[in-house]
Amino acid sequence: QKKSQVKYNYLGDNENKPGLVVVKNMKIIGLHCSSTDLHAGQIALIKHGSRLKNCDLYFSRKPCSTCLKMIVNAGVNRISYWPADPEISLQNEASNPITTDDAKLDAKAVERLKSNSRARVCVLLQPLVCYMVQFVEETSTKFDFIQKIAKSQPDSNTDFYTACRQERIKEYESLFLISNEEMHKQILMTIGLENLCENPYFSNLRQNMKDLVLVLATVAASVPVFGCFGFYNSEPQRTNETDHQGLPQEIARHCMIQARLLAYRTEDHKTGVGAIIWAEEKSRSCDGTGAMYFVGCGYNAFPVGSEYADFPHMDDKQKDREIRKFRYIIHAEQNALTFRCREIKPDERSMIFVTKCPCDECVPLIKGAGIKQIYAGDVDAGKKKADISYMKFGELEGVNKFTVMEGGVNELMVSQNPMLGIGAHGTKSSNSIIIVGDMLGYT
Ligand SMILES: O=c1ccn([C@H]2C[C@H](O)[C@@H](COP(=O)(O)OP(=O)(O)OP(=O)(O)O)O2)c(=O)[nH]1
Repeated sequence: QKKSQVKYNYLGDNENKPGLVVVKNMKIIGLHCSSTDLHAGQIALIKHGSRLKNCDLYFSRKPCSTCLKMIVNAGVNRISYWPADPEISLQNEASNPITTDDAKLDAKAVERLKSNSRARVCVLLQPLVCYMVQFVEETSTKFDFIQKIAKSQPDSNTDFYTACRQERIKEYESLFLISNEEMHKQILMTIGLENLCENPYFSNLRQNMKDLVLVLATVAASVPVFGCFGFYNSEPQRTNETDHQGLPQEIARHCMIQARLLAYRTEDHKTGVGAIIWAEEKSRSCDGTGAMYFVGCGYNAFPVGSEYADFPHMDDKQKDREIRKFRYIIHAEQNALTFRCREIKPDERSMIFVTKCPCDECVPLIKGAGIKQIYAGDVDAGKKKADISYMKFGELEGVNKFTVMEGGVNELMVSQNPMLGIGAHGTKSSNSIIIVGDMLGYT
């Protein structure tokens, strides 16, 4: 957080960095966060221009009037935001009354823009489904990152995971929750959410916010910082060529967390897989994500528009081959490629992050699409199975492969690119994407 305070100094003491997800026709077309010069809303305007028309925007902080007037003007459909401290902070009232006056004036202007605009400006936060927190907790420890560390540290059980989770929870709570109830109430009143200030609505709101922060911290903890474990190239690196250079570990980890979040949206009741594609522009742009720009994301699901019982859900243990799922399910990588919002350019370093080892159906697709790097979990790697096999990934040449390994000091990747990543979610819109942009901001 200290680092982010330095990074976002331009915002002044009274402003908080926002994250933003842009969704068009239920598909994510942009992931943005503030840069040193611009707010996320301004960046989205520069990037998408009039393509923002009819888009849904998910802000991790209620946007300031400067951003709101432009995005309302562009004709967006809905602006949803996380109901805590807004972009122009209202939190440090006592310490700086002058800036707080400005913040209050800005909140008023935002309300006026809201009431006079066609766009819907709202809070979409809902309670999480029952047992969601427990489910995420259980499945997180099964991720191969945790499993690999646990194997190499047989005595530690998963203590390191618990410690990492606690750390993340603390970090995220301080970023996204307002610990003082009275202050939270005051802020809600000032930003036009008086309706949420009475109990039981107020306590429910706080609980829902807390639960969501807990879920995201838990998912993030499944890709922990531990010793020299990280994403390393399985083949000897030619470090002088940028295409072969890996991302700094913290960014690779960050993008893998995004892929892990996507995996929870799966339509396969047995195995969730998430994939996200980022690329690096040759020239550094204005974006808060540095040279990195979002290309596409997806998770494994049945063809778009199908209903629950349209296709078989059985795996290869089912004797009757006709009612197995594999001929119907669209893989995470396939959805990410299909619904990408940008072209994959041959002269740019493009990279896909997948939570599972890419299968024999997906490996040629990824290579054929011109993606330069694959960051992957290694569940099933090298396995020959009845339906979907995982043999081709190991043999794949011409694409750099980074998997979870314990790296030596000499192998640590030292790319200097100050790239930032922000959170993503599924091709469906979701309440939780409101905060993911900021939550997973590279702090
Ligand atoms: O590169 C890949 C490989 C698989 N999948 C999806 C397809 C399927 O929905 C799920 C699991 O596939 P698989 O058939 O390998 O495993 P399973 O049937 O769920 O379980 P088991 O490992 O017991 O065979 O992962 C992807 O999205 N991308």
